[in-house]
Amino acid sequence: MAVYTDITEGALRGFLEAYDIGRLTAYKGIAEGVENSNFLLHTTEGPFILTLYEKRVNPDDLPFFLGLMEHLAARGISCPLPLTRRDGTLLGELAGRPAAIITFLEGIWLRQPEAPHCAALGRALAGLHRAGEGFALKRANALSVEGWRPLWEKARERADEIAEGLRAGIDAELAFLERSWPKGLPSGVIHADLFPDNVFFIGDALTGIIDFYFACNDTLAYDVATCLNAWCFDDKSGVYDAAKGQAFLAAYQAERPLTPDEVAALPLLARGSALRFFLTRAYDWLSMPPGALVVKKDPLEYWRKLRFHQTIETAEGYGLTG
Ligand SMILES: Nc1ncnc2c1ncn2[C@@H]1O[C@H](COP(=O)(O)OP(=O)(O)OP(=O)(O)O)[C@@H](O)[C@H]1O
Ligand SMILES: N[C@@H](CCO)C(=O)O
Repeated sequence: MAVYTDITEGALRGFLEAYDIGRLTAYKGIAEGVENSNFLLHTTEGPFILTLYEKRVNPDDLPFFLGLMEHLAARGISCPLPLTRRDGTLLGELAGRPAAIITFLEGIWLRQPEAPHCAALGRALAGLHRAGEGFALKRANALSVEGWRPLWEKARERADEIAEGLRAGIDAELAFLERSWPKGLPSGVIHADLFPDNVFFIGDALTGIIDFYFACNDTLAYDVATCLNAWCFDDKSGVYDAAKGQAFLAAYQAERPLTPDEVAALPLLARGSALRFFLTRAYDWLSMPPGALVVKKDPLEYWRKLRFHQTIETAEGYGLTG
């Protein structure tokens, strides 16, 4: 679940006075998500999402995230729109946390996406990359290659508590990626956390993308690699699913063809992205107090994916041809 900060009805009603969204009729905490505290609000104007920004969000980054949603929505991307307060700002404070209200998107996220959903994702990701062009604010990716070692240092000593041999395995992988990380690939605004739980569908139609709180400026193909990891492995067997990968990559390329350099870099980017999610999961795994009301995500899932990518030499290994 993710309600780290609870709110009282009185404080919420006070907070809502800054908005023009009708009268509150009901609200409840949302169990899903691991980063921020989210509440579903019902007012006489309809449903809305209230987010209280927690530990991993730097308040200085909020204008980037909220401004990006406005920029993308204005360019036809179906994503939440932050609501403007009566004083013209997008951000307030509730229970001591920065807080914003965003529009509610219809749809559900898919526990087991299939190849047609991966194709819809590919189209949407390319559309997002295009729509991000021209967004004026900039934000570096704090969880790219320079950010991995500091994170690893916090988990390294105890890594073998997660699985024996991890410390040596990650030491070697991190050193390799630091030496070989590709530079100079096409860059722009990336989502950076486009997992199935951040993409809504109604039937087979993709209806929206949420959770822009890791978005940043980075290598566009890094987002492609993150989606290969998060969408194109079989949940049960843990094996790479080439049909899903092909569907995703072909649909992405139909909207935004990858350059030869991006194609060549894909195995490295996939290793790096797998390491990034391994590291945040390992850190959370080791630092979460016992009994915390959060479903921990398995770091080993991403270690297994990383080891798969270590065996891939060219993007043909993902089923990409031509
Ligand atoms: N705009 C929205 N419309 C409808 N539901 C939403 C919206 N934003 C968030 N939700 C609901 O809240 C849940 C958590 O939201 P979100 O993924 O933004 O949280 P998070 O804590 O930042 O999560 P994550 O762990 O994915 O980083 C979503 O799975 C969804 O159920
Ligand atoms: N999508 C992330 C969690 C949210 O940042 C993960 O699965 O590790």
